[in-house]
Amino acid sequence: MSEQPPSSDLQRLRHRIDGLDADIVRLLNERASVSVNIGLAKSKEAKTGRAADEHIHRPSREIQIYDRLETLNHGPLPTPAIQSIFREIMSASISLQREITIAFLGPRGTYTHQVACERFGDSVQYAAQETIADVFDAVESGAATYGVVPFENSTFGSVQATLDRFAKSVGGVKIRAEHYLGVHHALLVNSGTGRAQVRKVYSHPQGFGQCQAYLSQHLRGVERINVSSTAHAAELAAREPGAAAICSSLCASLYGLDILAHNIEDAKDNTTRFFIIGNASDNPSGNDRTLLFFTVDHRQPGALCDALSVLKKYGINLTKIDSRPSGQRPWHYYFFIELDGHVENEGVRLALEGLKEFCLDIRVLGSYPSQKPAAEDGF
Ligand SMILES: O=C(O)C(=O)C[C@]1(C(=O)O)C=C[C@@H](O)C=C1
Repeated sequence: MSEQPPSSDLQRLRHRIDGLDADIVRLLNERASVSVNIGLAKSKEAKTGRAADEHIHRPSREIQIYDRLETLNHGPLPTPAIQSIFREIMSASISLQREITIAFLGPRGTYTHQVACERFGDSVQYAAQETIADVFDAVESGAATYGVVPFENSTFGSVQATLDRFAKSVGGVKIRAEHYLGVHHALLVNSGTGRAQVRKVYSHPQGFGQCQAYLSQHLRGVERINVSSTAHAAELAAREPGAAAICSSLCASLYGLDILAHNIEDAKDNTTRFFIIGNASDNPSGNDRTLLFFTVDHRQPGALCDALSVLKKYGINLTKIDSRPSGQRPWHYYFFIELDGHVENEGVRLALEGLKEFCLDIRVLGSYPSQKPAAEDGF
């Protein structure tokens, strides 16, 4: 590099960029040192060694930071660009505080994997799991610090494996954050395979459920095989001539497949909501939701209605209700409800106390900052 003073405009501008880069690196390291001290302060505050792990990722604090960036930013960089740069800054910041591992429904290329990367960036460890239950197991056993699981889809509804595993979770897995992802499916095949040659299609039940119109129009009568994830579907299809997979288009390069059709989902605004799980929920952010499940005495007429009326009494808004067979005996159900507020909010706490009176069993699965997409206020 020449040490001579810059002569042309281009050289002068590059010289200026070099100076700014030096400032950015210095400031990034200054920020990283503060973050290391935050990590030390958290460990000091934590009662047990385990609790220190649980509080490294702070969704409520991250929301404050992202919101503040939006206010601070006056361009020309668009706010989403600034926010994704900060995603990586916070990822590196987290990994300086402690090495953390994120378990996700694998293999690589699932929508859950995309959410894990969007959420935690490049500086943390990832551990692909074969099933949703394995993600829970990894978090419960401490093999992973946090886990990412799909919860519900805007077209096909709740992910049953996630609800069922939540109900079985005795180890106290708690939801820390929610994350919405727009989901666009592709039909992937081995090179040279046309639609007429497709003999079987692999996907996750949610993948099939979200692409029913395409399947009945273009692949009527073709065998459908449910597998544990959409990326596993791609893995399997890649081994078999005449097989196809419904999965993310990202799987084409990951598993050496061709894309036969893009955007085959029934609804163009098809969206899946995911949960980040850990061993504890975060503190209230001021705009939170809580998920819980309970059972009532079905022999009692109006038992569910009585239970829900407690929430009305305390002015608690319900945002979702679902039920699953409890597995304890036939026709006995777990009711899952999601409501506005955090378990540490006084109103929610009192409402849950009241609700207990009408339930045989009740378990809070966690409170988390609401990230409902702004454009979808009507749902
Ligand atoms: O504020 C904290 O608790 C931090 O750990 C710092 C920090 C950051 O880099 O700003 C890092 C990770 C958290 O998820 C949120 C914020």
